[in-house]
Amino acid sequence: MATVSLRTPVISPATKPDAIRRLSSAKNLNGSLQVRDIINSPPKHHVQKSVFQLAVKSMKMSKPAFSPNCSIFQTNYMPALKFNTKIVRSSNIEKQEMQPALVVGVSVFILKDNKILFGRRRSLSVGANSYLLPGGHLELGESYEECATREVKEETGLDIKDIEWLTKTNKFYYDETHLEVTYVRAYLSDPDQTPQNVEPDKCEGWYWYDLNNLPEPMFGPLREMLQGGFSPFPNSS
Ligand SMILES: Nc1nc2c([nH]c(=O)n2[C@H]2C[C@H](O)[C@@H](COP(=O)(O)OP(=O)(O)OP(=O)(O)O)O2)c(=O)[nH]1
Repeated sequence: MATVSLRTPVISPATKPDAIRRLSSAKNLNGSLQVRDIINSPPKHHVQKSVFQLAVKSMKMSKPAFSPNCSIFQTNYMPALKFNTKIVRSSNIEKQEMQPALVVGVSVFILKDNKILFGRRRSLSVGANSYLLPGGHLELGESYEECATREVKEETGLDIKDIEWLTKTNKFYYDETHLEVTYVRAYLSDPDQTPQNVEPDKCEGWYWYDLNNLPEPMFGPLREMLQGGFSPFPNSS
């Protein structure tokens, strides 16, 4: 088993013990890694992410290159690009300068009868403790439809069909994150399929909600849209 330290711009003393514990027991790392410490990097040009997701994803990508001799694992993470990660040796710690980047998200209104699927995020994630749609970040070379299909499957186990573009938001956040989110709608390929909570570390569970009885607290940008009169249902205007 290898022991590593993680370098990340987003760790706080309060969340560190929990992040180390979660990371060390992450099932998709198959017990191959023991996390010794998580170290702060300057919060410059980074994208706010849950430390847990950030580190697990980066490690998954870098695993083939992983060597037990590495004692510092540096992750400078840009979800839109996903290649700006590298392992450095403790004796020769290089610093990788981040460039500001446009981050592209895809969120999916899965519609069933007059209901929409929402899940409540656990803490440590974007939108912590609020209700969000299934979704995630566009990977390099992926279409919006491919991203929607992949993220929904990864998070809920559901297969979707008839994906249609609905709208897009474009926001620049105080931490210099430029986030563009594309919202699509889709339907279940098999109407009898039920959502599974595939990522229980990240989400409390997935449930259907009526448009007239939406769950609270809703993720801010989503609430703004829905309270502003936006409807994901066809022929609703
Ligand atoms: N999942 C989701 N993300 C949303 C919604 N509205 C919205 O602006 N976003 C933003 C927040 C994030 O910057 C981005 C998607 O992030 P995410 O937190 O779901 O990403 P993820 O970890 O599941 O996916 P990934 O990094 O594995 O690609 O889109 C929404 O309703 N659902």
